[in-house]
Amino acid sequence: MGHARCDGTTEDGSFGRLVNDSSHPNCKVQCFEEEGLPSLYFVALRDILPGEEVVYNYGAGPYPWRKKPKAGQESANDD
Ligand SMILES: C[S@@+](CC[C@H](N)C(=O)[O-])C[C@H]1O[C@@H](n2cnc3c(N)ncnc32)[C@H](O)[C@@H]1O
Repeated sequence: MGHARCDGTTEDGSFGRLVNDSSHPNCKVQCFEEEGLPSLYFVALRDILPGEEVVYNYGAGPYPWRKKPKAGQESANDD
């Protein structure tokens, strides 16, 4: 399957749209064809512990939350 884009604006009852970005991901997104349609799945890259946040790498940014905090700022995060 080649490159595909996904419309994340339609609510489908799944939790995939709640997964945050991280440069230290514990899963990746993979596209499989299911009944002739592309379906996105989160595939674990390692064991994920109970209570641990599931995160994947959104890919090339820029994303504001990846900015390093400037000296004296505490709210920004690097992940
Ligand atoms: C697919 S949604 C992820 C779920 C979202 N956090 C929520 O509660 O609905 C993508 C949005 O989540 C936020 N987000 C994703 N990863 C983040 C991170 N590492 N730090 C802060 N915000 C993040 C951004 O606002 C982004 O536009």
